[in-house]
Amino acid sequence: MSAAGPDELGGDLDLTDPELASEAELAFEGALRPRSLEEFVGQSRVRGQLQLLLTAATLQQRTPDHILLAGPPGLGKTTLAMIVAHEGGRPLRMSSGPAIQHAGDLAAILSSLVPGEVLFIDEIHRMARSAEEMLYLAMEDFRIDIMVGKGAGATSVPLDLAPFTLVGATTRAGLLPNPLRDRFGFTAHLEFYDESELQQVLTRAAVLLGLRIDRDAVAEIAGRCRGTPRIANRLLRRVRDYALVHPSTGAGQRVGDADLAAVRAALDLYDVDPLGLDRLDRAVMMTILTRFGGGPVGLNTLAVSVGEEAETIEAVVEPFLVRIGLVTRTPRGRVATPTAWRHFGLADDRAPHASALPIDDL
Ligand SMILES: Nc1ncnc2c1ncn2[C@@H]1O[C@H](COP(=O)(O)OP(=O)(O)OP(=O)(O)O)[C@@H](O)[C@H]1O
Repeated sequence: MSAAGPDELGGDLDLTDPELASEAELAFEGALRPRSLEEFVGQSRVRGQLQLLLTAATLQQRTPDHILLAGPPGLGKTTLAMIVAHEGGRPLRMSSGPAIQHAGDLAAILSSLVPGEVLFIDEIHRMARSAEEMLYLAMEDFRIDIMVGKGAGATSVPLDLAPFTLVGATTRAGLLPNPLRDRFGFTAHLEFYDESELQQVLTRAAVLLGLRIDRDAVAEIAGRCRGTPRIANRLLRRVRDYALVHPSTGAGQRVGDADLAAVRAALDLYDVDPLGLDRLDRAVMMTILTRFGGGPVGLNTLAVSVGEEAETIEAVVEPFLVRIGLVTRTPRGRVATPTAWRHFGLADDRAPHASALPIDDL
């Protein structure tokens, strides 16, 4: 029997993949989601900016400006969109870029919005180009032009929309065309959380889950969750499983209480390393270090080498590796830092030909 008990996320699931979310996890996330800006931990600058924008809109009795939330997965973009709606007492409509593949898909959503509604479009950079163009006018004038007929006889019929607030979320702000980016009144760049913020996220989640956990155990999880609340909560859940299946016998401890030993055992079992690196992170690092002698190596070459989409490497893997100082981006490609060589216990025996490798895009 598995030492950590049944895992409703699936056996081969990567616990540190910030993009993954099963049905069970979505329900779990829903239960832990902060409902107000006050409850939302960290990102103090963004919180302050949002608070001002929402309060000003309330005072002026108008819909808040459109908001773009940019940053890696799992940092709270969906949560903030829900808070924008909740704080203003406005209904929320949720959609995503991949679900809007034709202008007609977007027209159907926009034309059915009620006054003041918040429209959340996740992964907005993946929306169809024709829909993007429709959105320009909708965001600016609360109006769209519907094309009726085809060819030379086609005419455009204007349709007025109810005033709404668009909240767009993207992991790739750079992919948004300028005309779309410019129509957002405010762009929030969400940053990875520091360890003290993650400890607050975890402590709050533990209280909501009814889990008693030691302070040093919380700190250990905070150090291994890639600066990402979604991963913090997920690891906490695995720790809870572990503590239940392997109760600690320490003085004063009840079955299910989690201590540092339980955290270490659970995270080691799930192959989460001390820096929080997951399998893909490690594959990317080992490719740069061993196959390309530490780099530089271009994004596409790297993606092909590890068998992953370049977009995933760029949006999910790389920001964290750069943030913790394992990789630097140079004009010639990605380069492993001395810290990376040390972390993986390798000697920097960089081959003289390494810098002559073909560099693709950057
Ligand atoms: N600031 C925060 N404070 C407390 N919990 C948070 C915070 N941000 C995120 N979380 C938790 O992390 C989970 C994931 O957050 P959310 O779904 O908002 O991320 P996201 O950025 O929208 O991710 P994706 O881009 O993958 O959709 C939430 O369910 C919530 O429980």
